[in-house]
Amino acid sequence: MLTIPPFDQARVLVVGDVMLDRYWYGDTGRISPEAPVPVVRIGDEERRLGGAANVALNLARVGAVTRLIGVIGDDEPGAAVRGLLAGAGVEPLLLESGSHPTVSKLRVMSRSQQLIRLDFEKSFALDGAFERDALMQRYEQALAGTDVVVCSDYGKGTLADVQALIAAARRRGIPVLVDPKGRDWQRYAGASLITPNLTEFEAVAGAAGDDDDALVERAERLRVDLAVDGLLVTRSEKGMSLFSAAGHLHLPAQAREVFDVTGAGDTVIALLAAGIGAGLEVGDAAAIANLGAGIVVAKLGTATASIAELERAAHAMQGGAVGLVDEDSLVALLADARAHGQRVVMTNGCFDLLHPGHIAYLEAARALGDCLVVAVNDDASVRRLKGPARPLNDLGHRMQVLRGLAAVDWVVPFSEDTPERLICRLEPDVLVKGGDYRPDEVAGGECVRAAGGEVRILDFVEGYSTTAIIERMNASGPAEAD
Ligand SMILES: Nc1ncnc2c1ncn2[C@@H]1O[C@H](COP(=O)(O)OP(=O)(O)OP(=O)(O)O)[C@@H](O)[C@H]1O
Ligand SMILES: O=P(O)(O)OC[C@@H](O)[C@H]1O[C@@H](O)[C@@H](O)[C@@H](O)[C@@H]1O
Repeated sequence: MLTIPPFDQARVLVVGDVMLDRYWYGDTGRISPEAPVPVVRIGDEERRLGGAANVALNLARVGAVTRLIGVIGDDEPGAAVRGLLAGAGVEPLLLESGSHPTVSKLRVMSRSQQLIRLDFEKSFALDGAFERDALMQRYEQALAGTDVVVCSDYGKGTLADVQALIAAARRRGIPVLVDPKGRDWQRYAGASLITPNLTEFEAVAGAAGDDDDALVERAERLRVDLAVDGLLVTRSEKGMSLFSAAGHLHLPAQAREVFDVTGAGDTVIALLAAGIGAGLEVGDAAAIANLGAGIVVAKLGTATASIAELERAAHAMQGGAVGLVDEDSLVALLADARAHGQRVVMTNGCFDLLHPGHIAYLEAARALGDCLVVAVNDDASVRRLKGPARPLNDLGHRMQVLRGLAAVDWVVPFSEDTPERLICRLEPDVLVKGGDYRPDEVAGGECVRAAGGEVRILDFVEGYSTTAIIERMNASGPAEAD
């Protein structure tokens, strides 16, 4: 049974290539008259932490005590990195270089696609003995309060002395996880665990193709050559494989939908470190990292997985139904969603026989925010509202069907005639009802407005009704048995 531990026990030091990811978003309505290229009219701009800073962000998101050593320039992107780290709760132990700029990547996005990426960087060698010594000094001081070190190598120059960093931590008995770059992996010899993706692994160990035996054999040889305890090879849609002295373990991919795999490797090493720092066996930490990767690949750009998302994913992996929650769990899940800037939408109903009108309505509701809670009348409450012949489908059945819809995030039952008490407890940002209500008539609406939220009435799509379906079924007589 995989449970998500309290990661706040883990004190993780990330050292590596810090970056700023910038995104410019805009519509593309035409091709340039000057050259066959799309013209993007930029509307929004966004900045996110990238590279080693994204690893740190992923750690902080699950509550690990996180510090980050890296190099930024004395420039505006560097200041943006500092600001984002402060907001994320990462302690920055950054060196500021006068001689090279903060590594930054600008992605021009249109209709959720990257059109081009512009890199602002100079590969650098840490400037002479002074910067190298300063980094080492800062690192050695930080090791005192560290359970796990992560070396996030993007080959930009911060980890020029990675061998010395690994040795210093291992001398103190601190495990070191490395996300490697390039082909010279002797630099990482003596690390505890290396986490290449398959392409990086094959470039060093030789191609294994689809032959899993060849993969195992090459991984084992490399593990011994480098004197590392483990190798975790991430294999995109094939999940990941862990090789250690105890044997090998294959974890299939957990993604429900894949949108953008950028930064999934950062999430993997972050959750692996958080798990090991919290005292998990490496296999369990890898299983949680695999769940986290499945969560972030469904999001745009670099992203993080929260504890609540990991718990849901673990629950689903173990055969539990995703999205079906009790009230207390939902309160915690919504607090987490809000803490991360999500706008919570809620609606309610019986949803006895689902039809296209329901689907259009739920999709329109979901589009008003970032996540949708559907509160469902329990069976006794439906009988009181609609008579003893209803519901046709019991509560469990109705909730299962709803939770399978892409628009629906959480389904929760209620037993009263109206969901007022539940709505007042959950205080959604947007309360949605369908049909011919006035906003001031909607049960629970007052609580929502008093808490700063809004009540929205959506039109029903004409031509669909559960009652009409039941009448048609009755008119057509008893069904033949299959
Ligand atoms: N197409 C996919 N389908 C399902 N899961 C995926 C997919 N791509 C990635 N993942 C998940 O993300 C993990 C890491 O992905 P990948 O092997 O591509 O790492 P990576 O190349 O280091 O990522 P990046 O460099 O973009 O940070 C995989 O082990 C898997 O769990
Ligand atoms: O190594 P190169 O391509 O120069 O830079 C790294 C990028 O490809 C991206 O990598 C991802 O994993 C993330 O770390 C993301 O933040 C970063 O921008």
